Amino acid sequence: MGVLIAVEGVDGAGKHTLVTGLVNRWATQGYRVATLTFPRYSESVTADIAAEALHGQHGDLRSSVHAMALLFALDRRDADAELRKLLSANDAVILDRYVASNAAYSAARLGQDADGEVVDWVSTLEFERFGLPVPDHHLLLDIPTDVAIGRARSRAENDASRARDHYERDHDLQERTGNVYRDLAERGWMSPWSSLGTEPDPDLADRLIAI
Ligand SMILES: Nc1ncnc2c1ncn2[C@@H]1O[C@H](COP(=O)(O)OP(=O)(O)OP(=O)(O)O)[C@@H](O)[C@H]1O
Ligand SMILES: Cc1cn([C@H]2C[C@H](O)[C@@H](COP(=O)(O)O)O2)c(=O)[nH]c1=O
Repeated sequence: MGVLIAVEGVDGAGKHTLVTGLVNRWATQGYRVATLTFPRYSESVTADIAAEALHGQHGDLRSSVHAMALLFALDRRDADAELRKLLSANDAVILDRYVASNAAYSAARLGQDADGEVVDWVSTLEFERFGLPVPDHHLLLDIPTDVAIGRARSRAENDASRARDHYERDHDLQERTGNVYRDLAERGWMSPWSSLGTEPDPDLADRLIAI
């Protein structure tokens, strides 16, 4: 059974870049590594509905924090069989966002902290009701909000398919989400957490291997 690692952080923190670096590094070393990215746009009806809401449509839906969280959670429930298959066939599965994203963004949107009602609601729904696997480790990319927002903005300028959604444009939301993530990590919510990186670091994946 492979190790399950969830990479977390605000929009533009560098999760995808880190996941890609880790996969390449570990694959070169002979490990079998797989990844899954959430939400699974274009593979999941619920993720696509959430994306529509995030990019401007369905404002009424977006305004319901619990409805949005449920869409993301259903996407993961539908991916459960695939995730378990990947875990049994690989040494490691690296997740680019997972349940902690739902907990952190939902809490931030409601102005709650890691002790708030919605964190408990999300974890009960996803881990207890849906029975999703709990990560063995969380890696939190904890970088200053301004840096993350700047990265997401330049990415959108250079790649039209990565236009910023409503969450990415909301500086306060990103700031609050970063705080909830830190809070979750400090409280050891669900598993051990490692906090990584405050500066731009193209060699982060290499550094991580050395830790
Ligand atoms: N360590 C780094 N130093 C400098 N730039 C970086 C670093 N990591 C990522 N970037 C750049 O920042 C941008 C966002 O990175 P990436 O797409 O990996 O973030 P993300 O956390 O997956 O974002 P999102 O959650 O919004 O999908 C990209 O253009 C990427 O090239
Ligand atoms: C998986 C997941 C995501 N979110 C939020 C976080 C992001 O702002 C958007 C979309 O994610 P992307 O990485 O920009 O594609 O949705 C969430 O609130 N709950 C989740 O479970």
